[in-house]
Amino acid sequence: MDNSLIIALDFANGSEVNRFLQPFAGKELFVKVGMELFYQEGPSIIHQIKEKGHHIFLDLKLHDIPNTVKSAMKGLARLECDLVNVHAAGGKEMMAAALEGLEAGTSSGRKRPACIAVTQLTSTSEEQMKKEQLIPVSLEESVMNYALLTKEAGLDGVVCSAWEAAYIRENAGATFLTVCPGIRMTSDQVGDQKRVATPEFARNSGVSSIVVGRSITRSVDPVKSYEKWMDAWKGVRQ
Ligand SMILES: O=C(O)c1cc(=O)[nH]c(=O)n1[C@@H]1O[C@H](COP(=O)(O)O)[C@@H](O)[C@H]1O
Repeated sequence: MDNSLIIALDFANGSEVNRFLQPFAGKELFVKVGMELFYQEGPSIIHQIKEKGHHIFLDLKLHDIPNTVKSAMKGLARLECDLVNVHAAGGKEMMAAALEGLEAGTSSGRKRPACIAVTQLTSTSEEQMKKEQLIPVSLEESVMNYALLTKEAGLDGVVCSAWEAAYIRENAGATFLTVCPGIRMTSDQVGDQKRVATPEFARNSGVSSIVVGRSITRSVDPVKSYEKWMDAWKGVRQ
């Protein structure tokens, strides 16, 4: 899972996904299924994508009382995705419960899906965090606080912006995953994202994996665009 470029399949339905994936036939991709797609298509979309041989990050950002999250994760584990997530704001007890659920739902002999926690969404600015969430510390400190809670709960890593990844790596260790959305080429539209960074910056910051959505999925030639993104992301790693 390390060093992956994860494509966010933010599509309205399975037909749009099939249309997008068709030209990638024969390639092994790492894709993300989020709430837009999963709420429409349900578990069958996961089976369909797995049949095509792709790895899946099931991004449902669970955030509820520990018992509910535990039971939900038990069910989600049966879908045999590679990666799932929760909101760190749900607390340490909830995160530990998520892990328990995943372990309980993973069939014997199989590896449980990796589980990461969203710290501060990449669409949140420091100003907004202070004003709306009433968190008086810097955004970086808030993200670090969530990252350490996530680690203490036993999870595998966090979702954060590339700007916080190096600090997290330093404090939580190199094996703790930093999965970073909000990645843009300098020529791309930023849209609703606030904490954006280029793939080169992400790579140089030691980010584990990047998540790229609209820059690839809404481009005129998604395969060409994906290859351009892979070059930018892998560049100096090879
Ligand atoms: O958990 C996520 O994947 C996520 C967390 C976060 O803080 N920010 C964020 O953008 N995401 C997801 O990452 C993807 C980013 O898509 P683009 O902005 O189109 O590249 C979307 O599917 C978001 O749901």
